[in-house]
Amino acid sequence: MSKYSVILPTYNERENLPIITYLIFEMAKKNNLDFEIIIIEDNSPDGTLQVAQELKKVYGDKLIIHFREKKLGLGSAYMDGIKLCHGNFIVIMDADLSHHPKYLVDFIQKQKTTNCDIVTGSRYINKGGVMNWGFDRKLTSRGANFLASTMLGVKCSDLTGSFRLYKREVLEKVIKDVVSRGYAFQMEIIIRARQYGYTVEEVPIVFVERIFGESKLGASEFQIYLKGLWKLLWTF
Ligand SMILES: Nc1nc2c(ncn2[C@@H]2O[C@H](COP(=O)(O)OP(=O)(O)O[C@H]3O[C@H](CO)[C@@H](O)[C@H](O)[C@@H]3O)[C@@H](O)[C@H]2O)c(=O)[nH]1
Ligand SMILES: [Mg+2]
Repeated sequence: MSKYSVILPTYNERENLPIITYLIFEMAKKNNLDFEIIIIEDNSPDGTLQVAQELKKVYGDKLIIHFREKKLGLGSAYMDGIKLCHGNFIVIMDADLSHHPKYLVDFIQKQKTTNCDIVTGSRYINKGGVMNWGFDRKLTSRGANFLASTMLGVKCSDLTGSFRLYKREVLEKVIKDVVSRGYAFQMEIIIRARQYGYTVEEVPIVFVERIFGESKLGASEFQIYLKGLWKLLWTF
């Protein structure tokens, strides 16, 4: 039987963490799937670690907590998370409920029927979308995707999305080459996967902006993203 490991990076997700954890394990139970969760917690000032420790008392071995002394960025959280996964499939998703666990059933179905290496959730195909984003955030996301796909010449409708399912060995192989550490990580991983000839399938998702807490994608992260894109342009 397949085993699925979900990597959840957290920074100030005290309110969201119990809900996302519950939804993932409920979805797994309902569909008779074997899931574990790996939380990569970067010393959030809001006490996310204490919440994670309480959840550990409920879910035991199915929930792993990896604590890091400071905020080290999304890409590096995934890299550390992979080392702790026991599954033969790895899911990467946000902990703030923007990525609903119900879609994992579609991801798994798609992977099974196509035997693809990566399934990526897309906001920009039929039945996909975003909810509760202002004009500026929509523009940033569309702009980032447009820049990435035209400059790097990669066909993928949602290069900057981060809700994905990977075959474990594929992620392990590709991640070794990845140089981005922040938000550009998602884009780089798809580009490198395509270079290796790995297959990528898309599934529509509706991304719902978080209710609790704040996005960490500020102007400085966007600047880092643009620098990352620039660097990649000269790498490929
Ligand atoms: N451990 C750790 N977690 C982090 C860090 N930065 C962010 N996170 C966690 O990573 C997840 C996503 O962070 P958000 O701050 O909510 O990102 P976003 O603005 O909603 O951006 C989302 O959409 C983008 C595309 O539009 C994606 O590129 C991005 O990866 C993310 O999915 C959340 O679970 C958040 O707690 C960090 O430095 N360390
Ligand atoms: Mg978010």
